[in-house]
Amino acid sequence: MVHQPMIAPSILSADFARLAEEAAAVSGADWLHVDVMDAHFVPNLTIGLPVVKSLLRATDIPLDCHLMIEDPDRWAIGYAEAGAYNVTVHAEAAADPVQLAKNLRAAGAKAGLSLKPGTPIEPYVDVLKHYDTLLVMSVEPGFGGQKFMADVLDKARTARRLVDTGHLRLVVEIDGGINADTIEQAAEAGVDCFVAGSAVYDATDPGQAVARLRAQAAQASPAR
Ligand SMILES: O=C(CO)[C@H](O)[C@H](O)COP(=O)(O)O
Ligand SMILES: [Fe+2]
Repeated sequence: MVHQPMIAPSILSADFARLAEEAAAVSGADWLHVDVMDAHFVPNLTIGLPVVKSLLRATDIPLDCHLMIEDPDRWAIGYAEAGAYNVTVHAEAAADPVQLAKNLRAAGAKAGLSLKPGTPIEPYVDVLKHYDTLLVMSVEPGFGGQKFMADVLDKARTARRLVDTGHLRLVVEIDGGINADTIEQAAEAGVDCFVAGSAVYDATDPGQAVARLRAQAAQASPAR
């Protein structure tokens, strides 16, 4: 069976003063990735719930909110209640990730768990049974435009195996440094969904960049 990869452009690399237009420029994308940073969990500050609420009114693309924040047990629920499609929290920041996933799902969102490059997957396998998405970070979270860390692909392969053998049921997503030079190795490792910020929004035609990345990933994805 031909696998249809998903592409999630990250608006971290978009023009924040023109977010509605920047979303429209990638109307063929599967998800729109929104990086929420609090200057505590990561050394950078971006946007929060008010901007996400505005974006929800401005686009029909499902929002994939990546919360790089402290105390997600308290703050993540607001994004789910607002209507974000997928709300991802960091395993390193969540106090009770199982309860948090239950709360996100009860509020109508998909629940995502993200692992920083140095965080192994093995201690989280049971926790991940409660999640719909695993976000494998392929850069240290905090900034766009960083170099892809190929070492994390072993983690993606492990996740793929756990899904293919029926131990987990989730979307394997990768975030950081994904571009025309790196997407194929991530696809070969079994990734389902590819976040791309600078590779999409630094392109002359962001919509075409999405289509090209998807075609490259489809070529390289193992049949499943
Ligand atoms: O979560 C992130 C950084 O913490 C971003 O989603 C990610 O870095 C996307 O940007 P790029 O594709 O340019 O690496
Ligand atoms: Fe992200």
